[in-house]
Amino acid sequence: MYADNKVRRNTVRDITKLKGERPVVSLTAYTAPMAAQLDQYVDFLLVGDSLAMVLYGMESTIGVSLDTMIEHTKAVMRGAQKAMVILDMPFGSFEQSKEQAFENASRALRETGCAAVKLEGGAAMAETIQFLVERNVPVMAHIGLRPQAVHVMGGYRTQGKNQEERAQMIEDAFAIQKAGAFSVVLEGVAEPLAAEITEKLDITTIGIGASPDCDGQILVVEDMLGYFPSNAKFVKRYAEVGQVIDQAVKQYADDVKSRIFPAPEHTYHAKK
Ligand SMILES: Nc1nc(=O)c2c([nH]1)NC[C@@H]1CN(c3ccc(C(=O)N[C@@H](CCC(=O)O)C(=O)O)cc3)CN21
Ligand SMILES: CC(C)C(=O)C(=O)O
Ligand SMILES: [Mg+2]
Repeated sequence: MYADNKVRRNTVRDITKLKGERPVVSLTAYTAPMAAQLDQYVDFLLVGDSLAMVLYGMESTIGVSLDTMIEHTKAVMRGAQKAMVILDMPFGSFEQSKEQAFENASRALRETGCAAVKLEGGAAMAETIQFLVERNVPVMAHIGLRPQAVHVMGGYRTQGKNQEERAQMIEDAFAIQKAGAFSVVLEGVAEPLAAEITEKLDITTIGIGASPDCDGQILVVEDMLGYFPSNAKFVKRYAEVGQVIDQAVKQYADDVKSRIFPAPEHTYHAKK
């Protein structure tokens, strides 16, 4: 507002305008330094509840609290200047009622300064989505493979493989759009369903394991950097950061044991 040198942050409008223009680029981020590093390359950053597994070593995303999501979103907002930032509403923070969802989503926007929330669910969450959007909370929905439904699904299973699942997903997609969501994540969706949904919807589809035919793509950044042991087929490992860290730490351990580190240039000296 005051400084001339402040970078303008992407808005929901900037993201939705891209449909039909060029694919939307996005990644997850949980921390300030990672957000700062990704900022120049992405349109938006998602503070995903996947941080439960990636950062905290939990078995699923079920155990992460809204308080934790808010602290990480604050960190990402400090690190990124240009990317729009979206907070992923955690399990239990929005499903009970539309009032509960507004209470928690409005708190997320108020306390972090982020521009939108994401929540898992299709037609079953349409009323909630409409309630939030009417009250000025922009919503990204998330259908297909919904990790918060892991105990109902009995694992992480690709969706849209049979006609019943396909019909349900198309119904979900239209319900979300009608409710006013500006975008929807399609996760773990077998071809060619995401192409059909992307073509039929006016809102922006963001794919993860949902084919190249979506309006944009997202990945968990630690997965594509080779810093989380994911076996999911949709992950392309663009780097092997885990191996880089392993080599560095092994060298450090060897250097300490052999007194090569610290060298004179790492050592303080008293005046002569
Ligand atoms: N680091 C990380 N990356 C993610 O993408 C991610 C998380 N964590 N945590 C929450 C969920 C869990 N996710 C997952 C986890 C595993 C598979 C997986 O192994 N899928 C099988 C499909 C098997 C089937 O279709 O039956 C695969 O082979 O890809 C998929 C999504 C996506 N989300
Ligand atoms: C992978 C994305 C879509 C997500 O929901 C997460 O990181 O939690
Ligand atoms: Mg998530």
